[in-house]
Amino acid sequence: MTLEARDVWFRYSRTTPWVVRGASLTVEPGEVVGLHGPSGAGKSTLGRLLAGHVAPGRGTVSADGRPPAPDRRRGVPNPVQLVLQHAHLALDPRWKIRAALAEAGAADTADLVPPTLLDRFPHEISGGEAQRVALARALLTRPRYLVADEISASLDPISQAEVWHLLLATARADGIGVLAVSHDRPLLDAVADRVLALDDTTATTT
Ligand SMILES: Nc1ncnc2c1ncn2[C@@H]1O[C@H](COP(=O)(O)OP(=O)(O)OP(=O)(O)O)[C@@H](O)[C@H]1O
Repeated sequence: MTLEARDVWFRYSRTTPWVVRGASLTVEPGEVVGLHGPSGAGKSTLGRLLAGHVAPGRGTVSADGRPPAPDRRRGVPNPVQLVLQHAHLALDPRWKIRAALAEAGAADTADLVPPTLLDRFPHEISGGEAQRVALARALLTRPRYLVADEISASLDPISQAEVWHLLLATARADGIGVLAVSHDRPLLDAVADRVLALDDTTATTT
């Protein structure tokens, strides 16, 4: 049982350079792994690969032995959820928060989102609140793994702490493996069990 990238290579087109070059990493259930590296090194791309949003050119990605993908026929969501920096972009501006959460199959969201937010539209909530909603939507699908890509980079320190508290408490309670992607090394040292460096020149993780 693991989320695994094994010698993964990826480039956005045949004519452009490889942006992920031989990356290998694992995330165990309940483990929080930090992925650190400079801007443009390929961290977000590796996060997208691990969530199955793009396919490797070479190498393999698997979640508990299978490619990370939803099973649409059986209505099973992707076991690997991806949460990104700009939460407002992930929310449909026409849907109130209650509807956005209901779409994720949410019956009881009180632990994750304050009830006062439920009848508001996305433009009526703050960035920190929007990130809480985006995280809640991902967590309510009961993922095995969650890739958190710079999820608190746009937030003030208090909202940042709240978002990480929510994620870490739920991950620990439910045994969710988390890959925390960030250029903020002190943040990763604070939240992760271990931190991997995605080096700009070798772009190889171990
Ligand atoms: N959709 C895309 N099409 C083409 N190239 C892309 C695309 N997305 C990213 N890239 C390129 O791939 C490389 C890696 O980008 P990526 O976003 O994975 O890096 P990153 O380490 O997450 O950077 P940052 O910390 O700045 O977000 C960069 O050179 C980027 O320009």
